[in-house]
Amino acid sequence: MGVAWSDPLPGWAGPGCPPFWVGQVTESLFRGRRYLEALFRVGGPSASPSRSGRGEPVPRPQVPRLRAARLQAMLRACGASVGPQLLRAALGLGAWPGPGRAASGTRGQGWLQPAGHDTGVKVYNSLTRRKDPLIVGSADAASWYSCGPTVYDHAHLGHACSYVRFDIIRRILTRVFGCNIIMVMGITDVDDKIIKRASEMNVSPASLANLYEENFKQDMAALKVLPPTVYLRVTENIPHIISFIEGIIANGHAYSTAQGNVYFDLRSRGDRYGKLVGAVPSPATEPVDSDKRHPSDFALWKAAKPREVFWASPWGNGRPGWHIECSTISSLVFGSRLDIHSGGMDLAFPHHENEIAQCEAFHQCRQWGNYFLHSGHLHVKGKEEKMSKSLKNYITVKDFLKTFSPDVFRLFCMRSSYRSAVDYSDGTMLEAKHLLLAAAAFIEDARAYMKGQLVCGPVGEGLLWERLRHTREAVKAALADDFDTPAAVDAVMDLIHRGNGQLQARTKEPSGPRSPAVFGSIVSYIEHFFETVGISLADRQFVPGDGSQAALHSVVEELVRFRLKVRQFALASGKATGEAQRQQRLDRQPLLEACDALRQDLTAHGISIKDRSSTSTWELLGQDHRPGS
Ligand SMILES: Nc1ncnc2c1ncn2[C@@H]1O[C@H](COP(=O)(O)OP(=O)(O)OP(=O)(O)O)[C@@H](O)[C@H]1O
Ligand SMILES: [Zn+2]
Repeated sequence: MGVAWSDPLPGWAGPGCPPFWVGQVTESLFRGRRYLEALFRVGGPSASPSRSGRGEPVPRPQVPRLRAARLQAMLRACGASVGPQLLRAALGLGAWPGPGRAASGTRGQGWLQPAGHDTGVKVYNSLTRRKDPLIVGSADAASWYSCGPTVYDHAHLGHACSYVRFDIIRRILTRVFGCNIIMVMGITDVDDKIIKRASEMNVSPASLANLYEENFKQDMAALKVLPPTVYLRVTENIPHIISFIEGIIANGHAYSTAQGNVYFDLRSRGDRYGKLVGAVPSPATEPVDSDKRHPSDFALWKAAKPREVFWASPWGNGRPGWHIECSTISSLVFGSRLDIHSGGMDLAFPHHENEIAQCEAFHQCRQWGNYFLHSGHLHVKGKEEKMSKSLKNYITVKDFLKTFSPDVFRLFCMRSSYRSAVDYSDGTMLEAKHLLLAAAAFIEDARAYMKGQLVCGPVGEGLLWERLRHTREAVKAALADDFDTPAAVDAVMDLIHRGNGQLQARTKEPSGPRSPAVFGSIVSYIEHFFETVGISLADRQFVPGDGSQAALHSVVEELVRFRLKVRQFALASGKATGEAQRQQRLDRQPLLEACDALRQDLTAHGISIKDRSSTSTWELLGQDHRPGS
């Protein structure tokens, strides 16, 4: 459809090619690389003659042989540097023989440690099943492809869990380890489930997909998940998908059939298939009239069925298979090198395994994605199955957020490794909420101490400084160890515990040294830690907004001051002694009760009053910290 295989794809446009949106998200280095790769692909290793769906032979691409000097000049113009491997390859000299390059698809073996910027993080790589140093192409532009949702219904907490966990990792990589990440997410807006649901609801698949895509984006925003750098919809990339399939056919790894289907030829990959999981798609469910050459081959293009949405293609009307969309979209932006690929663990096989096979067949490269990260599933407590739309055992994000805050969900996610399965229950969510409350309460007390409102005995200042230093190191080490967020949270909670231990209120004013600086440092570190992972403790602080909020603030201030006077009057013994004093207390008891009742009543409105030794302080509670939430 309009994109000839012998031309570089528009997405790989180089200097002089028509501008394309992709140029907005990648840098000149990538453009240079891609241009070179497009040229190399055209002149790459020979493709066996293949036949299109209509039986015409697919012409072998003509090979423009580039001279080394011309090639280098072109790359310099693109701002890229030429590696010997790339140069040899482009000149048709073949790859350098190097270590670990055995042509085996046996899982984990032959993984090539990429060159580039070492992030300082060790990450569990599903390709090797071990923790590898995370080395990205460039600290300024680490490439990350995330499989997006199939938009046919509301997002549930299982989806939320996967995307929030990866959002936390993305923030850690960016803010703790200084990596600028380009994240691309594909949106599956055409597939069997969408078509089925649209026909049940009597709407077009496109409107159904639009509706739930919007819903998904809103839910992610409500969960504070940062949007990817760019979303790409499958239906907006059909010409690219067709070109990509044509490339795989031309390289001898796919075939079209008389029925208008295109399949990936699994056997053509030999033992190079199966790098990730090491399994082969099960042929068990194959219908008898299948037009596949081999039962394990999987679809790249599906011929249109009656009354189904379709696009024209060289093989007739049809639509793309599922796996090809991610390979195409990722390659469209990042070319033949992808630093990080993520998704839930259910996607490892066959989806990611097939993505790898397609990309390596298309790019004719030894290794396309360098690190595959898989998140564990969210289960409903006590149930074997993952939370799933199809199993109807789900809680939607919207329903969840009626009861708990996004911060509570984030802390819940952080309390287990992103790779492990995790149980959802109200109990686990309440635990997360209480931890958050404990952190917020400590910050409030530490601030009160700094302001002189909370009066304490002498503080073990040296001990606290030492604890803070230790916590900083422990947190950084935990995050560098495959994003060990549970260990990081434990370290921070331990610091809070020790800080609280030093903030023991005294009723009598002690005269002694005060240590506001160490508490200031601890408060700012803890706030910074939570902010880094997208959790805000600041909504417990009053943030002046428009005039009406400021007025309300003053009213509460007056009210609390008035209550303090009444309370001090009720508690004061004055000159009375003995029986007179007892009677005075009895007489003033209703005033104390009224003060307590007011404090109690105001919590319902999100206002928390704390009576200190000689004063009272107040603050606004965040939405999620209010009674009943
Ligand atoms: N229960 C779950 N726990 C963790 N991640 C999940 C869960 N369910 C889906 N995901 C992840 O959410 C992302 C989007 O999934 P997708 O839209 O394909 O939904 P799905 O797997 O079809 O969901 P469902 O099974 O509910 O129909 C994928 O990365 C998937 O692995
Ligand atoms: Zn995918």
